[in-house]
Amino acid sequence: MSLPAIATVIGSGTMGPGIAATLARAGTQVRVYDISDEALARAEKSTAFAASVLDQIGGDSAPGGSVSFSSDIAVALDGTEFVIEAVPEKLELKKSVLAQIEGLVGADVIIATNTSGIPITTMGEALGTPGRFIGMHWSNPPHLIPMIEVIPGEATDAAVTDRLVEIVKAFGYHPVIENEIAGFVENRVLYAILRECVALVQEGIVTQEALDTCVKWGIGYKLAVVGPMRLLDMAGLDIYQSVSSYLNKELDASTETPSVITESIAAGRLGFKSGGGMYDYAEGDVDAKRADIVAGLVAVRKALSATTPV
Ligand SMILES: NC(=O)c1ccc[n+]([C@@H]2O[C@H](COP(=O)([O-])OP(=O)(O)OC[C@H]3O[C@@H](n4cnc5c(N)ncnc54)[C@H](O)[C@@H]3O)[C@@H](O)[C@H]2O)c1
Ligand SMILES: Cc1ncc(CO)c(C(=O)O)c1O
Repeated sequence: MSLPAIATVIGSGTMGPGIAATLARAGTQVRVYDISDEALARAEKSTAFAASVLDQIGGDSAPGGSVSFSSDIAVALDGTEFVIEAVPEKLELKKSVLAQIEGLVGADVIIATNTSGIPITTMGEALGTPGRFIGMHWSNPPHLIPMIEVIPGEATDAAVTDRLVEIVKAFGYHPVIENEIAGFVENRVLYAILRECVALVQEGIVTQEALDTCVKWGIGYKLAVVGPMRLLDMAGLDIYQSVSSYLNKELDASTETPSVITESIAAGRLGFKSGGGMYDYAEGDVDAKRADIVAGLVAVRKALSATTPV
């Protein structure tokens, strides 16, 4: 199983730095490109931080890995073997960036996108050679969540899917191959959970603190160890039939974003990035909460690595 010697990450916002640090630790020379010099400067710091978190997880650090930053896309793509596009989730922007990448790389270079759910086949229409194009959906934070959704589009060559699976395994992550569907699998499951959680809080059935306690220490903790399909076996399929027969029709089925979210956004409350969202944060609270989350993810990942993969 071999990794590309040189890989390029296009877009160095929330996701790019952790992706770069993960590949570099496995031995790849990673080039990071962004149109924004400010984003590149921030990315240098967050890539170093992600690398320090990877040190806490432990495990092998392969020789030869490195991360360099460039505001010149031709420099970032020169000699590359593998490209990951991680620019904002806007179809037209992604299409134009993909076409730009295609014009600067060799014919055998795989181009992957970290889109959260835009159909791969639609994005691939921007390329003259869509057979080399594939979805590679990392989960945030990408240096900590060791699972990647691999989504071939209708035009993706089978050999490209095979190679991406090989690459993901080579840096020690779990690849999940999926057929193309809106939102892909991870976000379909996550957004089903989030829709019900937000509805329960908005309707005043439970406080948000109590909801977070319920999910973190109840199903969150359990699902980290036992996947939903095996949980059905653990509970008994007959129990699922009995409960789902009266409960499924009661679950939230709204198709619009709930007002508690849209009203918060209108008030400038976006979450950690704006210093307040569902919760309020005083000075220093966001950094403390982020550190707490990283410590928890490092500890849980270490614990889970001693269990069976499925
Ligand atoms: N944030 C998440 O939790 C998350 C998780 C999984 C997947 N994703 C997906 O990953 C992608 C990137 O998300 P993000 O959260 O890192 O976005 P972001 O907005 O934090 O960062 C995007 C970066 O792309 C840069 N950029 C914009 N136009 C560019 C161009 N033409 N060329 C090069 N760089 C350009 C921006 O300057 C910015 O630094 C999106 O498709 C998103 O849906 C995000
Ligand atoms: C709420 C939410 N939405 C999208 C994504 C990524 O596609 C994530 C994530 O954590 O990766 C998320 O939490």
